[in-house]
Amino acid sequence: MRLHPAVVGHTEEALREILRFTGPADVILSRYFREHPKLGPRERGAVAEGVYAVLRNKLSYASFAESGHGPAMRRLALLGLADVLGADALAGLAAEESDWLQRIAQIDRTALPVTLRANLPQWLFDKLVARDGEAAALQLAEALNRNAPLDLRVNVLKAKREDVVAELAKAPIVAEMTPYAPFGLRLHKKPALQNLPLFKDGAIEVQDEGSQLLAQILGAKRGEMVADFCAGAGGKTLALGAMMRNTGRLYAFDVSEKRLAKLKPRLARSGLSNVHPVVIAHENDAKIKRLAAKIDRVLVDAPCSGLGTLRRNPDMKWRQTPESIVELNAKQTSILASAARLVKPGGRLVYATCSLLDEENEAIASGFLASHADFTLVPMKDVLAEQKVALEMGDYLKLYPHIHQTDGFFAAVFERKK
Ligand SMILES: C[S@@+](CC[C@H](N)C(=O)[O-])C[C@H]1O[C@@H](n2cnc3c(N)ncnc32)[C@H](O)[C@@H]1O
Repeated sequence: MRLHPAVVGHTEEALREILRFTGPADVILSRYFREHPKLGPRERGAVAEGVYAVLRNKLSYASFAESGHGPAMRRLALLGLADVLGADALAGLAAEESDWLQRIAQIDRTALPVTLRANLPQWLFDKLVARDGEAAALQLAEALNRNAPLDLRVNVLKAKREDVVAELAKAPIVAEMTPYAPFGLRLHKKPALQNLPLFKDGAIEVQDEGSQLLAQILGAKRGEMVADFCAGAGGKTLALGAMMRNTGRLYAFDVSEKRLAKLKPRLARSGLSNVHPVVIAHENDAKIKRLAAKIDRVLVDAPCSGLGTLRRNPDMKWRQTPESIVELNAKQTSILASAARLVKPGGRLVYATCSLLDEENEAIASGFLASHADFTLVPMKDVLAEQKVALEMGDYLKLYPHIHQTDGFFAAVFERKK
């Protein structure tokens, strides 16, 4: 069925705002939809898909849009919509626009210059090529430009993974077990989950398999004192609380009251009562100092460039710059140093990011070790063996979409000497 002709115009208008990169694309798009309440769900879905296609493929589309007719932003909108929905679904096009789209469809995209195929900003692609070589960098870039599957985590307090698979099948939703995370499920389609009893009762949460693994490697146990230092809306907090079987004490710190507030309804669904959300002013807040050397396990899911999550947030690649990475590095070093003070002798500290860059990952981890003689690195292969996770790693956890089908993640585990 063809889409309403207004979809192209709305995609063009939304892009005009989003491509100014004054804020996150999802926030600007939600605002756009609030300002245009007459757009139906199908049209909204189409506009969103068109916008995200443009964000993913901005460089190659800009080169295609050098030909064509009408405003440049309309050409980008047409390219995005035609790619994800098919040119036949678009209504209200001028004859020359349809002809142009047909000509574009005949381009062999595998023959484009690598930078256009990668669709990454030059500084970022150059960094990845320098580290991984051109072929591997391109594979990574292409995987980052695809849609992510929908992963769920089963809340072990409420259900078993096999039972959830059977329950979802009745919906009918096909789910398979994730290969590495012990409580994960992967869906190939993206059904609405909010109204399923499984979701409302807290038996499932949406969480990428890689994110589940970051919580897993902290190894939190029953009865322990645990801190999630950068808890945000609590994706990992919820996984940690369930690993602790709702015992012990789990602090969820964050500087953002707004993000922590989003944890509340998720906590209510989850059935967890061992979580204590605490808003802090900064990483050296007095509330942190009071807990010095008292915590068994501390997770630092640090603020980062988010470049590992481009499958979901493709605008991040255009919003980050080499300068923003340097600023993040200072923050990451400072947060990790402060969080380390919480750790008991013999306790563990995990530094994690959803970044792909060495500067935010290995460099922060090795800088920490160099300045903290009382901590040692626990090789990731040992941690994964302890947790019975079937992944081959060296010293660090490094997950990639083209290899592990997860978002890009990094983690290092440290132990405080006794
Ligand atoms: C990667 S996000 C956390 C995502 C979250 N752990 C999850 O799994 O959903 C990083 C978080 O760090 C928080 N943050 C930024 N600066 C901080 C600081 N100085 N101390 C603690 N948290 C901070 C941000 O507000 C953000 O929520």
